[in-house]
Amino acid sequence: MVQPLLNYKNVCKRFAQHNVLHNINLSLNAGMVIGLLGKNGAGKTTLLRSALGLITPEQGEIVVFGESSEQLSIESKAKIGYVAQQTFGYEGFNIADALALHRSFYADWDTQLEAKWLARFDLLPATAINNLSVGQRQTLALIMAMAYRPKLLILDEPVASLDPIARREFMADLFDLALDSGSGILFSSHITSDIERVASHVALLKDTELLLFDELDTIKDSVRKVNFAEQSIDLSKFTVLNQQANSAIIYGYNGEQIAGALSISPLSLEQLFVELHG
Ligand SMILES: Nc1ncnc2c1ncn2[C@@H]1O[C@H](COP(=O)(O)OP(=O)(O)OP(=O)(O)O)[C@@H](O)[C@H]1O
Repeated sequence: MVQPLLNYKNVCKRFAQHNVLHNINLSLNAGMVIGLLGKNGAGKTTLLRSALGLITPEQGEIVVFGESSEQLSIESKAKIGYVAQQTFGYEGFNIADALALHRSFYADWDTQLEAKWLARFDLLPATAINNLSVGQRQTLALIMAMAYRPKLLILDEPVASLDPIARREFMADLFDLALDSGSGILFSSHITSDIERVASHVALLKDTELLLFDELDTIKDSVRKVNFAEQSIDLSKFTVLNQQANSAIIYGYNGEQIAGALSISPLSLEQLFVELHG
C-alpha cells in the first residue's frame, strides 16, 4: 500500500472550551492537490498548522512522511514547503539577500526555477522587502516555498492577495509541480474557482467536521440539489449533506430517478458551499 505523505487520523482540537476540529480523517498522497474549503473560523489554519507540529491535537495523530507531526526529523522538515496566511520576515533585506539566506537551508534549491519565477512576476532582486506590496510579498513567499521542490506543500490561502493573472500562473505551476515531482499539496482557499481549476480533491470543513472529502470530479458528479414538494421523500440511499423543508443537498447520486423529486440539479463548488452554509 502507498504510504500517504500526510495522514490525519481521528484528529480533534479545541481551544479552551471551543471545539475547532472533531474527528478529522484525511490522507494526502503523492500527486494529489487537495483544496481545503471552509467558512472564516472553520479551522483551516488550525488543520494546516497541526501538520507542521505547530499545534498539538488533543486526540488523534498526524503522520507526515511516516513520522509524528510532533516529532518531525530535520530531513522531513526539509521536504515540507509552507506558506502561512500572513507572511513574512526578512524586513531590512532586499529580495536577492533574502533568497540567498533562504536558499542556504536547502540542498535541492532550483535556481533556474527561482530565476524564472522572479522574472515572470516582475520581482527585481535589488528591491527592498519593505517596499514590496502585499501581493508581491506573497509571491516571494510562494517562490521560497516552492523552489526547493518540496514533497509536501502546505499553503494557507496562498494566492488571496494575487491578481487573477498571477493567481492563474501560480496555480498552474502548483499543479505541474505536484504531478512532475510526485509532491502532494494541501491548500486552503476561499476562491472556489481556483480550487475547481487545480485541485484533484476537495476537503470541506463545516461545524468542526470534515463534511466532504473526495475527488473533485466525484463531487461534481455525485452531489445534487433535490427540490421536492413533500417532506416524505425517501433520500435514505444517499448521504444527505443538508436538508431544508423542500430541498436537500445529497451526495452519492448516480443518475437514478428519485420518486417525488421536482428537480435534481448539479451544483458548482461555489453553489455547494453557499447551499451548505445557507
Ligand atoms: N491560538 C488560538 N487560541 C484560541 N482560539 C484560537 C486559536 N487559533 C484559532 N482559534 C480559533 O479557532 C477557530 C478556527 O480558527 P482558524 O484560524 O483555524 O480558522 P480558519 O478556517 O483558518 O479561518 P479563516 O478562513 O478566517 O482564516 C476560530 O474560532 C479561532 O478563533
